[in-house]
Amino acid sequence: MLEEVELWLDRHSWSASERPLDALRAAKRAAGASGTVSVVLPALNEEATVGAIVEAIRGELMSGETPLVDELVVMDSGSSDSTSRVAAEAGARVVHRDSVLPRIPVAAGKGEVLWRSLLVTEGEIVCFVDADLREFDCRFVSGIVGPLLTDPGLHLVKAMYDRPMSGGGERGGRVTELVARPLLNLHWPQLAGFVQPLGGEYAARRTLLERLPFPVGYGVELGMLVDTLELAGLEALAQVDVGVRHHRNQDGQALGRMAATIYSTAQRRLERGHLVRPVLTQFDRGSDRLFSPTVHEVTTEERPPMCTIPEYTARQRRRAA
Ligand SMILES: O=c1ccn([C@@H]2O[C@H](COP(=O)(O)OP(=O)(O)O)[C@@H](O)[C@H]2O)c(=O)[nH]1
Ligand SMILES: O=C(O)[C@@H](COP(=O)(O)O)O[C@H]1O[C@H](CO)[C@@H](O)[C@H](O)[C@H]1O
Repeated sequence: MLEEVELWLDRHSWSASERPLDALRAAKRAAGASGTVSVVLPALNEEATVGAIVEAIRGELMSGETPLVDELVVMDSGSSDSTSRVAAEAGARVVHRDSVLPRIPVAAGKGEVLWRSLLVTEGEIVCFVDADLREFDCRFVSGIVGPLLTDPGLHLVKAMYDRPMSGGGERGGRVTELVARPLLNLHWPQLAGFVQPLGGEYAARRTLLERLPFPVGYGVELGMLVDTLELAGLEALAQVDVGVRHHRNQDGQALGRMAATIYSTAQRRLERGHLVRPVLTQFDRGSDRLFSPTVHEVTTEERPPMCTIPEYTARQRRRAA
């Protein structure tokens, strides 16, 4: 491990318990306008879990004398279930991806809704939380928002946690262990200290996020880490231990498609534009018991930094006026 990373682990890797909520509320009061916080939940068919997460955040972090969270938005990513209704009934503001920046046709994917969320949120700190979490604990939010309230030099903070698989057995984070961690260690060893580089819970300053490209699919986490390293340096990054994360585990073939997208996101950054062929062929046994191929497009589309979008810069000028 690079000595730089060893030092980073000493100084930029903490436990959430090291910053109690009262201290964070005091820091938020002191931060004023620069400490406004928006929480965004990207949600595709998460009716089973989104309501509890929204209720927990509203109950614990959006009430009292100094709420840590100012705004809670669920970005509906094209759900076919009752995600929007459940989230709204729990008290979230729900925004459908189609309603944001309609002049740019919507692409499918998690990164797409995270990118569009920047245009419909106000916080100077934006905190992303997956909507498929079970046994959600508000430390997932306060733990990663906290350092951004107390450490001006930080720009992106990721949660780290244990990730037991539902049903026991192997540990979760399969694409992390098989694809992302090897890629980062080989090509971006400064990022080797991240325990959960693909984790879906992270908070960042808007002034950073608006300058980053967003891979529209599952490459968004890896792309954001690599691009932030290049744009702001390792000292702008940190991670906080928030305990244990339980979430829905997708099947192996879904993770194969995720891995292909993440690999193509890395490839693009390794060679800026020279992509491998973004197609993935997988195999299942057909009714004839013979293996049959299914070809999947590997999403490589990326959105430009939001600060290059006229609607966004116009809105920012209006907010500043
Ligand atoms: O096209 C998509 C795919 C995923 N998600 C959301 O992004 C989060 C993480 O996705 P997922 O759980 O599928 O990834 P995993 O955690 O299994 O890697 C969840 O809240 C999903 O609902 C989304 O908003 N749009
Ligand atoms: O970390 C991983 O390997 C994947 C899959 O996790 P599991 O093997 O289902 O626990 O989950 C993450 O990866 C996605 C791509 O970056 C993120 O969008 C998810 O939020 C995150 O859960």
